[in-house]
Amino acid sequence: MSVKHTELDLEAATEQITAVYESADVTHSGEHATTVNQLTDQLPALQPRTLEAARALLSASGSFNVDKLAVEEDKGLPFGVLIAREYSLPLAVARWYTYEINADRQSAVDIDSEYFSGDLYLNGIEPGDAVAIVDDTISTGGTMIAMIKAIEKAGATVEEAHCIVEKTRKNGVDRVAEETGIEVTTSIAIEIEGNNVNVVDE
Ligand SMILES: O=P(O)(O)OC[C@H]1O[C@H](OP(=O)(O)OP(=O)(O)O)[C@H](O)[C@@H]1O
Ligand SMILES: Nc1ncnc2[nH]cnc12
Repeated sequence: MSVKHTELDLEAATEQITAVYESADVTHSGEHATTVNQLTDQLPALQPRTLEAARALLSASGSFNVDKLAVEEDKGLPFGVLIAREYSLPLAVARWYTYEINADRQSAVDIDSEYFSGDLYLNGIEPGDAVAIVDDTISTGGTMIAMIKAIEKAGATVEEAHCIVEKTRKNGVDRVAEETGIEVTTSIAIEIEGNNVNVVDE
């Protein structure tokens, strides 16, 4: 039985994360525009109130009435730790590198995300587990699709998936729904215009 405790109200949490994005720097590389900010890059340092706002938004997004929580390293990890602690869930972390042992080879799935194509390794998921996924951002949806594939490959099921921020123009939420049937929730929607980040209504 999971117990929710939200210390920050959701409006204040939304305002906090909105302020982070509205003052974020944007860096352009090829076709990619990346928002550099304290929430996803610890630049400037991630403030406790921002961490608490992120936790509150993720926590309110689902029931987390599951056996296990899954995140990807490294940007999903700070928030995964908070949600795992809040709901007393074991935490499985997907990594971009292999330990070259059998378990790792079996846990590999293809990933094709905004910034990376290759393999993703998710260990620690057992057959029959009911799993929730949390992450900081959804863009193309490639990371979320790889996470879902890895969990299903392990014989487990994805019950819920939540991201704090959605880069709406990349249509990741729709792509994940089409390819996996999983509806990813998001709390903040952003669009990048030149060197500005606009927080838009969902
Ligand atoms: O929807 P997508 O196109 O997959 O993009 C979203 C992913 O991109 C970021 O991770 P990043 O690739 O920067 O990896 P990191 O967390 O290891 O830094 C973010 O943390 C998401 O996991
Ligand atoms: N922090 C970030 N900013 C912009 N696009 C992203 N895609 C994935 N992470 C991102």
